[in-house]
Amino acid sequence: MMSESSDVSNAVSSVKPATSYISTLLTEPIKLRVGKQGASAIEPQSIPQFFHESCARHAEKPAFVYANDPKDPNTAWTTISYQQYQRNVKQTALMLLHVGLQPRTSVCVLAFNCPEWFYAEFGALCANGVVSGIYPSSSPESVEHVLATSQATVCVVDDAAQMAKVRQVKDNLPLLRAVIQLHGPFEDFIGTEEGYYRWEDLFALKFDSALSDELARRESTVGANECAVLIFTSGTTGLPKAVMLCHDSVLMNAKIIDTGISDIRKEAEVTVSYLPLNHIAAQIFDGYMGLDNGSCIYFADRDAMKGTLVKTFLKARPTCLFGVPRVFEKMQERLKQVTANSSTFSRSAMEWARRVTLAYHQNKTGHPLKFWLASKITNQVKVALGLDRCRWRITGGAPVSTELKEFFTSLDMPLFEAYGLSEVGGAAVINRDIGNLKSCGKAFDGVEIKINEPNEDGHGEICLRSRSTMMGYLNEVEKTAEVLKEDGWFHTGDLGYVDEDGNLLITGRIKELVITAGGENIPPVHVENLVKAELPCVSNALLVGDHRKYLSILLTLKTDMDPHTGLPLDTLHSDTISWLQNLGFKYSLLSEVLNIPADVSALDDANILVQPDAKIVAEIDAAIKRANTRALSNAQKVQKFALLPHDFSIPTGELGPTLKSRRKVILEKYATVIERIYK
Ligand SMILES: Nc1ncnc2c1ncn2[C@@H]1O[C@H](COP(=O)(O)OP(=O)(O)OP(=O)(O)O)[C@@H](O)[C@H]1O
Repeated sequence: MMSESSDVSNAVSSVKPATSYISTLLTEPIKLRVGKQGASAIEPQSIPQFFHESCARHAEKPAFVYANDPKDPNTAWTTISYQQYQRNVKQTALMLLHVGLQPRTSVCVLAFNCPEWFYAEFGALCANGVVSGIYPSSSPESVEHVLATSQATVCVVDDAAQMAKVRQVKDNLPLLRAVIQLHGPFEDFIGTEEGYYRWEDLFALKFDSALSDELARRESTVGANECAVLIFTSGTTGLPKAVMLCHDSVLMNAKIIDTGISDIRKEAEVTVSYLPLNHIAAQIFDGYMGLDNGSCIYFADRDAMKGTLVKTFLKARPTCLFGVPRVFEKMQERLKQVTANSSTFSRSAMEWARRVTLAYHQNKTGHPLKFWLASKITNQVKVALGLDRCRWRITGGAPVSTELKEFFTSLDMPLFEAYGLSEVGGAAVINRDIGNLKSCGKAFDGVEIKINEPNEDGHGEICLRSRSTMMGYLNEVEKTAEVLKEDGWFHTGDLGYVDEDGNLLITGRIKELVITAGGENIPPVHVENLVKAELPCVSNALLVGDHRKYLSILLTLKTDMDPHTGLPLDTLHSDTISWLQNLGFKYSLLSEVLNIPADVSALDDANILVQPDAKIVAEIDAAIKRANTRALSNAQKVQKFALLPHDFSIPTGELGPTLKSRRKVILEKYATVIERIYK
């Protein structure tokens, strides 16, 4: 619990005088909620101070390992020490000043994870700038929205494709002085036309002492209570808003997690950076916890989220890992597929090992010898995934099913579930009790939980308060006031309750609740998971029923994915093929199953009429009926379903960049399909 807060303005040199705990301006510092004991009593620091201290502490240790050609992991790999990291950040800070970075404006980074992402981030922060990531999958319009909102004076882009997006909108952005491209090939205008640069050209420049003095002067003016990082929400529930996190809140979050996961080993952890770095979880886990602990970060290649991640795991053999649930779900799908294709003996051995391991972890009563024998089998899975050294795995950022946690526990790779949001600076709650798969655990030291207006069962809106809560939404006074007050309680929009042991359980999201015509509030994820559990051929399920008399569900069948474009393919996934084989069908293409033209994902013909065989329809109906027997109430029973013409994906718009379903987008896109259901 947090002790009484106090205003520490002026108490420490890097904390600037402030009058409020809330701000929506890049130029306005806030009061810090410094407590008197525990984590919230840690002395405030600016990120540059923390960065230099961390690099000095771990100077000789490896900070980064990366493939020399980011597009080809088969090229040679380079290792960078913390000392070199610090030197590279200084050079980048000078580069940013040279090309025109203005104080209290942003450097936006539109790139896949790479060392330069961090050089740009910490360089910008040392030069008294603000940093903001842009999802590489963004359209030119979204790129413009982020550059304009964040008041960017510099933008760092990955390659020619990202450069083209910025060039298309640059004339609308009078503040934007420089666009720097990291990787070739380069168009002719780069390096010749004003404001366009190659990273390597700038990085090779020698700057004079006057610029170094300017950098030192800028750095001395950085306030720990001023905005450092802007996180744009992914827009699952509306237009992206820019969450403002001050230096102190970012560092606090990394430190409370470090303390909460007590067995992090200093200078001995290895991890893989692959989740988009403009997401708060990747920022905290790769960037800030990495620095705090002197960890070694391997960079995954740009196709990581499309299936190449395991290759990087096999190279890095990470000792710790953070993944959104979808990442673990993909691993689970692959493992189930390998097991299904193995001999009867191997399958039985694996099933036995998983049963023994799960019982051992859950009841803590299993037989140690049996567990040891089982570990010989589960270890083969870990080795195949490159996770044999991995001591802890955290998942969060989206709802996690109990089944997923149980699956990984049974393979002796328990997942710690974390809960948090961009607005609270990262994670607020974690569950380290692997015997309890239902909750997402207890608040980190320094974080308070309150359930607002609880009903008779104690269920209500989850509110959080801590020193790492955001300053506000940039330039959005009203939207900030809707969720955050001077008393510090942030209204998350999530629903849940705290059980008698102090564990938080999340039951849904207010904005995502399906409210039927009868007025029942249905948390969709729970219902969707029940249906998915009955249908191994289903990749995604989305509940429909707002203002309707009954619930229905949209389903996509599992198909393969194009590893280069991320588009769903027409070829069926082996789970779907086996499921269909059990029904007597020998299909290998989705278009055959649905009786539609091939390649609808490319045509993106969302409303095409699908006509699967009556036997398939009957089988899905039966599965939904089975799922309904486990529904929490009659109102939560699904009556009808529709198969969609292709799986959800990032490029076709149904998934956000962290693979979370964009409900509003999906409901709009498939409006005709939904109307057909309720006709
Ligand atoms: N362990 C968890 N269980 C259930 N839901 C979770 C968990 N962790 C995070 N979430 C969900 O993710 C949300 C926060 O996600 P994040 O801050 O990444 O927002 P976003 O997806 O970028 O933006 P948007 O608000 O547009 O969805 C939470 O409000 C909650 O609904």
